[in-house]
Amino acid sequence: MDIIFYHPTFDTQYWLKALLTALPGARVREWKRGDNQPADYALVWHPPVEMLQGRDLKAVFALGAGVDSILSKLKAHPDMLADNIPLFRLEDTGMGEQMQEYAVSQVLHWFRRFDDYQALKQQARWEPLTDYQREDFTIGILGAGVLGSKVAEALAPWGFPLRCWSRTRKDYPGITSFAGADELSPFLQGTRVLINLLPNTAETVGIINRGLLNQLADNSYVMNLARGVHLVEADLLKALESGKLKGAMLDVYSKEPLPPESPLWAHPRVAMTPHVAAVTRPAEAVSYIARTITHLEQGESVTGRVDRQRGY
Ligand SMILES: NC(=O)C1=CN([C@@H]2O[C@H](COP(=O)(O)OP(=O)(O)OC[C@H]3O[C@@H](n4cnc5c(N)ncnc54)[C@H](O)[C@@H]3O)[C@@H](O)[C@H]2O)C=CC1
Ligand SMILES: O=C(O)C(=O)CO
Repeated sequence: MDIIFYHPTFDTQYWLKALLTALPGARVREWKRGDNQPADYALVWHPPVEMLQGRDLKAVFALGAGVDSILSKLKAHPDMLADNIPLFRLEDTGMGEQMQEYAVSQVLHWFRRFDDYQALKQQARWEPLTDYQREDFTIGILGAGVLGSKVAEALAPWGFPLRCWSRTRKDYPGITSFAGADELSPFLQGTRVLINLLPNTAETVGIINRGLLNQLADNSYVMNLARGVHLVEADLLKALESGKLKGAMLDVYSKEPLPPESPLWAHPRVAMTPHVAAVTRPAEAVSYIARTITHLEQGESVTGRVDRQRGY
């Protein structure tokens, strides 16, 4: 079995070695321009079109959870990957735990008013504030898939009212499930902390806009952990100014790296991280990919296949 690997920034040598260890007998190589030799599987992130074009592969593995960039490249170059070649993405592989850490720590930061205390500290003001009540702190998670459900699971023991919104209804203990476009408004009404973990598709791009933000409770918070294109940044800034929103925690941006002139940098109530909410953990990813390849080779069922029509 031949495996080709391409990632613009990862430590390729580590991956090649780890894949060889996990799949003894496989031949694994870094793909370089001009390499047209046959391969069975391709492991990629932001691959050049020529790497995949015309290849008769058994499967392609995206080295991340979101496949929006590869699907948009496929739209521009439909011959890059034949329709019958399955595309897989990473399911969790340690990202769930990272999203849990991120979301829980930020929710508690807001709930315990550390944002307010930080602002008071900068003015040298000693001023105990009124506690927030859990019942006024409903958390709504947009997207209840692999990562959204993990985040919900980690928040559940803290006792906040929890709800999620997804395409189809979920049955997660202690979490109110809203499904489909018709239930987006009821989901938003009363939500105090909105956490976005949707995939980037034609249906979700720009979803966090003025109309959506206006339906949240007053003094709400937004955490965008999915993709920058979900959020209309100008509408977020306006909602912060109007008082509709109290704060935002952003990991992803309309343009990455975020340009220095973006007003988000200087905004006192916008906290930011540079697209690090959950990164690919090599050892866990290799073991998921090796397991999936082994199952595929044995004709067994696997999970993680992207539905290219649906867009995620
Ligand atoms: N900031 C970061 O570091 C990272 C961001 N991500 C982002 O997180 C996203 C989510 O990842 P997973 O949970 O693994 O995806 P998933 O595919 O398991 O879950 C997606 C969820 O969104 C829902 N959904 C999709 N379209 C919808 C629509 N039109 N209306 C209502 N619900 C809809 C689905 O029903 C599902 O519940 C990824 O696509 C990626 O963009 C992923 C990893 C790291
Ligand atoms: O895996 C993904 O989709 C990411 O965004 C990694 O940071």
